[in-house]
Amino acid sequence: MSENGKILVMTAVAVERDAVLRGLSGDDRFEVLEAGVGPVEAAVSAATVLAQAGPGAYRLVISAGIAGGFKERAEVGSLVVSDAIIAADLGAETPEGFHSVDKLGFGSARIDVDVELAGRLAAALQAAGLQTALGPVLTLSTVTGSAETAVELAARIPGAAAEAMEGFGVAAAARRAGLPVLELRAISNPVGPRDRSAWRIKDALQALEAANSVLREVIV
Ligand SMILES: O=C(O)c1cccc(C(=O)CC[C@H]2O[C@@H](n3cnc4c(=O)[nH]cnc43)[C@H](O)[C@@H]2O)c1
Repeated sequence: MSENGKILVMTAVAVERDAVLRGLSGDDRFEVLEAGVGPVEAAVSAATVLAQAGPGAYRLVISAGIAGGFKERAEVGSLVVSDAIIAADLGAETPEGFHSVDKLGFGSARIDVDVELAGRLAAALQAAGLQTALGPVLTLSTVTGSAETAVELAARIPGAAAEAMEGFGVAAAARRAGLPVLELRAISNPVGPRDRSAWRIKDALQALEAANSVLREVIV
């Protein structure tokens, strides 16, 4: 990764942006913006910022925020660093089950991340005492709301650690700009039956803040 240019961090909502900013403690190598909820808002926001800034303004793009964690992969309050970003509902339902765009022959639902940085960040978070998984982070337009869907996703995407709604959009914009990407998520709820009252948003935002204070040490 080049040492020139800033690191663009995109969150969905303002409270996530503020948690990231607290963790970064005014580090001016980072720019943190609120992109909106869902892959479309995230992609449009990130692509607009990158296009308006022009080549060389940024060197890395990060999608950050809270997320659902898959059973036995990421507990509430823990962190997930992506080793791949997967658009898990981009495809078609068929009598044989879900077919991704890869299988349909229309591109790929997977965007690779900067694996060296992802590994280094996950190791640094663990070394700082923060429970962290390294694995695929899924992007869905619809939050999973049943145990059946959670099981189907986990079976279809081996190692799936978390699901959120923006990563693939941010990653697609970064890829278009020729920039590496990473996704960093703090787990607010288990992926599965919907129980909004059980979401631990405050705990997840605290974990997100702590993770970003480690992130700034990891980025050289
Ligand atoms: O209500 C609040 O106080 C609040 C504070 C921060 C964020 C929110 C959101 O609802 C943001 C939506 C955001 O959360 C991600 N997310 C969280 N859990 C899941 C999940 O299980 N499946 C998919 N996405 C999830 C998602 O990226 C949304 O952007 C509310």
